[in-house]
Amino acid sequence: PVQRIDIVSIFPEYFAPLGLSLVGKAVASGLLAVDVHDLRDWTHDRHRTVDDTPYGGGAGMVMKPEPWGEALDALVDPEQPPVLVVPTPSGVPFTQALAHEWAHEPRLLFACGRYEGIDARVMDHARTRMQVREVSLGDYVLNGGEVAVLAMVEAVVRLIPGVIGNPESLVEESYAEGQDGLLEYPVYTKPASWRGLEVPPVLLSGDHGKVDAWRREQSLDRTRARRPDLLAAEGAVADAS
Ligand SMILES: COC(=O)COc1cccc(COC(=O)c2cn[nH]c2)c1
Repeated sequence: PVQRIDIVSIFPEYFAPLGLSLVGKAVASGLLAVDVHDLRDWTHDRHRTVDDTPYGGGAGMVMKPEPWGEALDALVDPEQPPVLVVPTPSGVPFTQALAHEWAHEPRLLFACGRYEGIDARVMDHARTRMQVREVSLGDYVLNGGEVAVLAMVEAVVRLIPGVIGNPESLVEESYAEGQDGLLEYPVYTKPASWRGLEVPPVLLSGDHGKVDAWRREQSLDRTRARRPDLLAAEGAVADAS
């Protein structure tokens, strides 16, 4: 499983929350090391410059290759190269399957882009010495990769055996859904009546068969309403309802 995570950013303070909760506990227990680095540590000019204007023109700025190249030189152990993960709107979709895959990697290095992006040659050069994964968290644009890296680190670290007292194996779980690639059903707890709203009686019936049937129906209804794309993939399930 993952033993070491490195993060490179011009806003390292963004990652203070990692010291809390889940990831914090895992680090404290020695399960893994998480080190955050300031990209500007690999600049040499008085202004610690990390960006410049884009070749070919256009608005915005591009992150210079030199600081990134030197940061990777310093952080990548050729004996045990990390998977380099770069959040970007133009990446492949980040999925629970990818989170599982990365949870098995001994080392991960997350690169936080800003501005219009990182000079493309940085990833081209990185590919000569490590696996590079440009991934998207969704079809929207953030100002930088930091928030995306926080999300991905949480998604990966929670899968590491022993981190949240989870079973000692990276059991393959279907991502964020209930059964068969459908969305989770609605959940309830005490009190049975709250502000005039009742818990669905079937859930108080003690009839587990009925409860399971009700939950499946709820998952199907929700998936049809919110994620018809998942049903396309689960055609068989839809027919079986
Ligand atoms: C090669 O990679 C790069 O150059 C990355 O550069 C950037 C530039 C701006 C913002 C980001 C952060 O990612 C997202 O906005 C994002 C990811 N998922 N959905 C939105 C990254």
